[in-house]
Amino acid sequence: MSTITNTSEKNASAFVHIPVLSRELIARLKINPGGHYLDATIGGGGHSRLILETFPDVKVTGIDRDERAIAAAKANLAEYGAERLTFWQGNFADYQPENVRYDGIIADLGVSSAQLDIPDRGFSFRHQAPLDMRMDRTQSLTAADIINDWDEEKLAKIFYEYGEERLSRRIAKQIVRQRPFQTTTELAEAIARCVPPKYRYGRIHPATRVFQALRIAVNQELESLERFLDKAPYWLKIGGRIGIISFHSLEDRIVKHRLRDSPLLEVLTKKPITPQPDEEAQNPRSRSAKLRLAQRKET
Ligand SMILES: C[S@@+](CC[C@H](N)C(=O)[O-])C[C@H]1O[C@@H](n2cnc3c(N)ncnc32)[C@H](O)[C@@H]1O
Repeated sequence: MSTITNTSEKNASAFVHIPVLSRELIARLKINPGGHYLDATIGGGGHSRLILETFPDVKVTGIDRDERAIAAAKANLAEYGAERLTFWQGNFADYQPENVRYDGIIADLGVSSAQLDIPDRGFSFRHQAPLDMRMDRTQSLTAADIINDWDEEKLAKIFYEYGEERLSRRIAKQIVRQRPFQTTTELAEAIARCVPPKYRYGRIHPATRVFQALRIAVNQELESLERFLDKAPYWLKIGGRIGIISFHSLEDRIVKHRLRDSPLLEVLTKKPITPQPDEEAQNPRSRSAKLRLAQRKET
């Protein structure tokens, strides 16, 4: 995730980006100065900008499943022109490159701060909004469908597995008793009531884990990541590198295992790379970031 401050949705070029772990990512990708790179999660274009700016002959293809992110990246990176920068809108798990092998592939997983800050998206319990949470708004499943239609057991399962929420059963029971829910804030209040008062005002809001679980379920984030990592090594040139930044243990586990188990890859990071204290201080959202890299072998 990177910090992207959305000042106005109409003015995409006003997004401000602080890409996470960018020094480490760019250094460890060992960029080929004439190469072609795939940014599988272009977002507002923070990481891609650094690559395009630092290496004037490099080309980038940017993917995002969110049409607003693609619009923001197009506006923010317009100066690099279509010769150097192309886009593909969709789920990176469904991507299939045509007649190209990349010198490197990057992905910076999850949602951007811009998405969290767009009130109508419903990603955050801090804004009152419909329970939506779709990154790709052409998809039909929304968070409201899950909360209002799924049975108690299935809800408890995703809260536990995707949110690592210890009170998953109690919260699921309360939701089923109280539904239907229309908005993020109604749901967050119901969740907070399930939590013993002494935890209600802790460091993180009591709805944080359930909201993470819902977002992962709505966007099928873990399945998409698995499908992407199964295919991506085949899109690399020999010697090309792949770097993935993840933000929670479920994603990191998938990245670690998929990179390690791919017959085409040699892992370059035994332990994940994490942000330096100066980055953490400047950008608190970078704190949970982990970067893993691997290189395409000669096979
Ligand atoms: C953390 S942001 C990336 C920010 C970007 N690196 C930057 O510096 O501006 C993650 C982006 O990935 C997109 N995304 C997440 N999962 C995706 C998927 N399965 N396929 C395509 N895009 C995805 C989100 O819509 C979001 O815009």
